[in-house]
Amino acid sequence: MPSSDRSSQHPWLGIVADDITGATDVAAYVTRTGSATIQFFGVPEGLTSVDADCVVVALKTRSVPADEAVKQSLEAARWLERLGVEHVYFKYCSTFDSTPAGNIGPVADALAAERGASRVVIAPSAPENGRTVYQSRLFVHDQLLEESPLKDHPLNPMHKSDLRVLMAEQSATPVEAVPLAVVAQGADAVRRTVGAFEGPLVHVVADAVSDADLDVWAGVALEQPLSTGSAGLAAAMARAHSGSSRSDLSVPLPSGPVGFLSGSASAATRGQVHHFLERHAGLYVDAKALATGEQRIGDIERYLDEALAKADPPLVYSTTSLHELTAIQRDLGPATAAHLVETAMAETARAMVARGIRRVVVAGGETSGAVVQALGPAGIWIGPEVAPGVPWTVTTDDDPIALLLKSGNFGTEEFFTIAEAWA
Ligand SMILES: Nc1ncnc2c1ncn2[C@@H]1O[C@H](COP(=O)(O)OP(=O)(O)O)[C@@H](O)[C@H]1O
Ligand SMILES: O=C(O)[C@@H](O)C(=O)COP(=O)(O)O
Repeated sequence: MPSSDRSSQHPWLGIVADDITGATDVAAYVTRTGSATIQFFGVPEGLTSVDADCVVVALKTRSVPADEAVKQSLEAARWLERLGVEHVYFKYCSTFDSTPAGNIGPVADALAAERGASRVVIAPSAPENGRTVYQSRLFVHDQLLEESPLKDHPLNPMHKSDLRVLMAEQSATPVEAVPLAVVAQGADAVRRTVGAFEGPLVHVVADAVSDADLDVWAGVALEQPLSTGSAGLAAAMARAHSGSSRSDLSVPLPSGPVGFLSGSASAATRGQVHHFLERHAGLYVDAKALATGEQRIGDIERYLDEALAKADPPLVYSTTSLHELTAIQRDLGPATAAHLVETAMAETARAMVARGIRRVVVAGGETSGAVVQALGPAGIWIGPEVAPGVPWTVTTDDDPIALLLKSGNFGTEEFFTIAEAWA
């Protein structure tokens, strides 16, 4: 574990992430570059030093009111500053999940003021996951953001793709752009273009369609005390910064049975659950039955006992067709339905751990939030990736548990099967 290789260094990179699976995504990308990375859920009160190269604070601020997102993000940034980080990175979704009210613009502005930044790079590009920015337009694979499945997102449907327009809706700060043709000429050309922008504070939209483009941006971004984007630019900055001085970055996973929880409503997860159910028996969490008391945690516990007795990996899931989900949400209301399911998932996670499960796989950002809250780890070390942006993590507690927190959209159909077979 990285913690065994102690040195007196303090972390150079501090990341404020606006959701939990987004945080493990960026943490994975940075870890890949050879940087020891630790992630906390919220600000760990009382902790005054951390032995890692990069510290990630995972918040749940993507869809809360903008003033609350600003408050929590500032608290996280100030704590990271007290740890001595040189650079603060604001991580948001590579599909720019936000609304005209925020929260990307307001948080970027507040952090810029806190850090004394004058040019704030806006870089959602994550080429490995098919997110690229060209002529300031964000693409998801071969589709403009506004034509991609994100146009139907339940919380923040994305109906525009031009990042200058999206930022201008959320922030009064002037916004400028650096086109790919300039990026292709290298960091000095980008520096000259950015240097010509006028005003004390400017948001700078970064065209980038490859990791090489992000490497150009990293050189420029690191000259400021703050930058923003998805996992792509953070990884490029970590590549640009000198590597870890730690000799051992391995994060061994505790052994023991693996348990699966899926509360994700994303298309990718539907395929993964289906693939798993062709091989093993799962238990469907039925929000309507939870509401009437026809399904209780006792039923889930019985299923867990039966599966473990047969040495079969348990899967407790609410993932269902869009048609069924819409019907449930119509009957119960989306918030009540989600609360019932998330409570059941949290209780199931506790029941799994109480039964000796030491590897817990969770699909869905909100679901991961509920599970992490229930298990209450102090922090997690970032280990090997099962899919791009989805790393195994190990809690920093005395009796460690491995958590695999998967963003709904990430991973191939075999994701659960690969995780199950992980050595
Ligand atoms: N069958 C279901 N009935 C009601 N709510 C559900 C159901 N399945 C998922 N949900 C809710 O939908 C939300 C899914 O969000 P999340 O966990 O972030 O995954 P994703 O973003 O991949 O869909 C959660 O709040 C979850 O509790
Ligand atoms: O940047 C990304 O795409 C991800 O890290 C991310 O933030 C995904 O969000 P969820 O789909 O809500 O997990």
